[in-house]
Amino acid sequence: MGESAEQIHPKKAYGWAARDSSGVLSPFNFSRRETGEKDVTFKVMYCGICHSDLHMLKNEWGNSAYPLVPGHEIAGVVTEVGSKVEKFKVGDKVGVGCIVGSCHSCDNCSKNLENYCPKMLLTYGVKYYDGTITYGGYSDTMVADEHFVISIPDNLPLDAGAPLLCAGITVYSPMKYYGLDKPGLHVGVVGLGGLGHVAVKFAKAMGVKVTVISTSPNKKKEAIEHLGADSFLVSRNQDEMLPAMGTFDGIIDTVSASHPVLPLLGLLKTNGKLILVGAPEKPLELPVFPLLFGRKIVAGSAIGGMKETQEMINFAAKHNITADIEVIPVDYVNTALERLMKADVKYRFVIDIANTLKPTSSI
Ligand SMILES: NC(=O)c1ccc[n+]([C@@H]2O[C@H](COP(=O)([O-])OP(=O)(O)OC[C@H]3O[C@@H](n4cnc5c(N)ncnc54)[C@H](O)[C@@H]3O)[C@@H](O)[C@H]2O)c1
Ligand SMILES: [Zn+2]
Repeated sequence: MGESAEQIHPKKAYGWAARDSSGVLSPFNFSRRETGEKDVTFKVMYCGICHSDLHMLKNEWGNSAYPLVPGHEIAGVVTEVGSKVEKFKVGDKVGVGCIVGSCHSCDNCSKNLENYCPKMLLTYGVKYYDGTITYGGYSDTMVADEHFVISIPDNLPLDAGAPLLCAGITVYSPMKYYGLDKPGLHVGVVGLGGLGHVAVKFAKAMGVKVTVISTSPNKKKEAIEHLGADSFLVSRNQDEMLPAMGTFDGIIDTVSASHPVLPLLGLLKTNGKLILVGAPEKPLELPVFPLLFGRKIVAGSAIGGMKETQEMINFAAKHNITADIEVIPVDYVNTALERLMKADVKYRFVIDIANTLKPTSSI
């Protein structure tokens, strides 16, 4: 008989898990591995709630395994390091995002694109090398190979900095790769949620002119006055959309559900790029003619590699970019997920793990 998860992972841990695709979370006892030679173990202080957690909890992408402990915007303080760890010491502020493993030998890994490694391992809900399932940051502790641990600069708060580990890198990486980070360019942001609001902040810090494109006019005042967007378009309002046609160099689309892309393609200049980062459950309809006439590009992007994630965090610290957060106790998490489903959050829920997650006797 093989070893049980508790034998492989002798360290007791606790968190909140969903047991099925209802996605309802409740207390859960489990275990994590001992700190290996190259591992960093840390006390989780805060964990952001990404919309991907919601997709995964409800098995909307069809690959969820239960019990599922979500959370891939994990920030904390190092409690133990392995003997071969070089970059971290006890007491350091650190974070883990969406990835905890990759092969380190493929073409993608050699280019610091662990996020595109075919053997990339996600922070929760997948089988780790030792055969156990990975558990995310809605839990008291975290252990990860130092390669996948991000150093959080001193001036970046752990609570409002945590969402950058997924939301931040997911919008930063395509802006860099697709050349939308050049001062003076005009970039649109669609979907003003967790990803969208930090996209506005990063784009502004890069010197880009930013327009938020939204279905709801009631986000306008805040997008401009608070987040610093240059302008705002209500996508259903033709009087606003028509004059804006052909004026965007690129658009970052963070929408979490199916939506029409035709109006967005119309907004692009010739050679303009529509970058999809939202991950709707159902396919989008792609009209081809607007792409042909204007040589436009529709592309995608998934999080970022570890080197770029550290670069993004350092850039955020330098430019004082953090997420706008609503800090919640862990026992509010199910209500928070319901509110997230209705886009009722400005702009990211972050769970105060250290102060509110208590050990439990239930399993
Ligand atoms: N590509 C990646 O690597 C990556 C990383 C993180 C998240 N994601 C995905 O990005 C999406 C957004 O994540 P988030 O955490 O910012 O979510 P969020 O819920 O905070 O924001 C989503 C935004 O989309 C808007 N929206 C929802 N349905 C819409 C519709 N039909 N039409 C127009 N707008 C609509 C909401 O009002 C909200 O402002 C999710 O699908 C998530 O899974 C992708
Ligand atoms: Zn995420």
